[in-house]
Amino acid sequence: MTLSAEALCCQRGGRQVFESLSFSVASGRALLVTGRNGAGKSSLLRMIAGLLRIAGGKLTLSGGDDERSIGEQAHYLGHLDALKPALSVEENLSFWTRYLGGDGQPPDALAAVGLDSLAHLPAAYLSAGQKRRLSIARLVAIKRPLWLLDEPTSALDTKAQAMLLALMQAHLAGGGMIVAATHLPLGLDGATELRLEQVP
Ligand SMILES: Nc1ncnc2c1ncn2[C@@H]1O[C@H](COP(=O)(O)OP(=O)(O)OP(=O)(O)O)[C@@H](O)[C@H]1O
Repeated sequence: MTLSAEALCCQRGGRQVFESLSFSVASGRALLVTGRNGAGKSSLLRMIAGLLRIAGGKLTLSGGDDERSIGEQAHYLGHLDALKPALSVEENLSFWTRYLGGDGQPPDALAAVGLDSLAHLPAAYLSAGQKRRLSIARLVAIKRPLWLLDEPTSALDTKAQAMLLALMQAHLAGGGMIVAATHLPLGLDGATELRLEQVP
């Protein structure tokens, strides 16, 4: 499976953010998107996820499921944790699992992110790092080949960063792909860097 971008162009609020962007990511590989604040890293991830209109060029996912869009074959983990504060940790994960097409009963996902002991706590009471870990749990609960991760380590302590690294490595070892926007090294050996330069 390969994700390819050809001469991709991004506009926000009528302004050109980047243009002529081409890259490809194959199964088992990670692409780290770097660049200054405002260079368009989050915008690129949102385009791949199908949440932002492509202003020019094209994106293709070859070897995937032709019946589904790229976004439907991807997990998108944005800046915000997208949790319902009144629902418990377990209920939030069940909601996401059903929303993403699962049966609402993810077996080991909470344990994988170290939140099984907090399963019944309302998400409103979680710390910032715990909220991030709960968001990461949906990557484990539902299998999708492409992970789109926007600053995935934000708010994570050292132990949780190592947990995320192990999950990413397992995903790549299983033939998955990762596109991550980050200002910090994620520890993924062999990842390719794509540096976005701001259009002046
Ligand atoms: N809804 C919007 N309307 C207009 N401009 C926007 C909108 N969203 C983002 N932008 C602009 O698009 C540009 C790219 O933003 P984006 O969030 O993709 O950058 P980024 O590289 O992820 O930045 P950071 O490192 O700060 O997270 C910025 O100049 C931003 O101000």
